[in-house]
Amino acid sequence: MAAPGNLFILSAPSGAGKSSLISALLKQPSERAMQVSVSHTTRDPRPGEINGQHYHFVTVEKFKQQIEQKEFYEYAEVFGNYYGTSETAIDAQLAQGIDVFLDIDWQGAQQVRMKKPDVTTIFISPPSKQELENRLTSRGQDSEQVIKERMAQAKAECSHYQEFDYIIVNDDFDQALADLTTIVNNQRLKRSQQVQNHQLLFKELLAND
Ligand SMILES: Nc1ncnc2c1ncn2[C@@H]1O[C@H](COP(=O)(O)OP(=O)(O)OP(=O)(O)O)[C@@H](O)[C@H]1O
Ligand SMILES: Nc1nc2c(ncn2[C@@H]2O[C@H](COP(=O)(O)O)[C@@H](O)[C@H]2O)c(=O)[nH]1
Repeated sequence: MAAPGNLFILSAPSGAGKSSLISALLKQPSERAMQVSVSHTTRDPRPGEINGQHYHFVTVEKFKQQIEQKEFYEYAEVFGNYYGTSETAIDAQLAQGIDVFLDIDWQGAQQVRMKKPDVTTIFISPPSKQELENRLTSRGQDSEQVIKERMAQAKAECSHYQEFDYIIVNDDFDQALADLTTIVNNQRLKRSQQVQNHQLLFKELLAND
């Protein structure tokens, strides 16, 4: 039986480039299937965002019901809205051997670490505060007020960088993508994974002739 999928978390201040990096990674050829988790959120969709693809957009009432029914692997309040990861969706993907990527904040990362200590956690850092602000502005999807709030929150997110297994500074995008690919491949090459993926090989190598 093949090994279950690996779980990866990418956290960063808003605008550092998590979604861009995950989206580029998923377009690369890979020997294992990879999927990004689609979170539930109570925030309004941005122009061009599609329900079920970028997020599952739900009301606060529905989200609170889902919390009560323990549907979330983790959830948090970020920038005044709720965001959460569905437990059943993640479990099903991992059981199928799919590598799953969570684009979540530091609060969610802490909750997942408690439940799944073998999760690989990656902090994506912007190259500077100024560049972070430039990216939020040039993305063109948030008002000046929202960008101000996100810049104010960036320090809180960055203050948790030491809790992560890896740090990628997303300055040159291609280099950051190469770094992310290296981390994913490292995880796949761990002994525990390789032994499960190559059971027949090791049986043959150790068999008496
Ligand atoms: N290395 C880079 N150099 C220049 N621009 C970048 C780089 N990486 C990402 N960007 C741009 O920065 C903007 C923010 O990126 P992205 O939306 O991926 O950030 P995010 O961390 O996922 O944000 P959020 O947490 O708000 O979802 C986008 O316009 C993206 O194209
Ligand atoms: N704890 C969680 N955080 C999440 C989840 N989905 C997204 N996020 C984080 O929220 C902010 C803002 O996202 P945006 O799409 O409104 O720009 C960002 O830091 C995401 O990482 C989640 O399911 N749980």
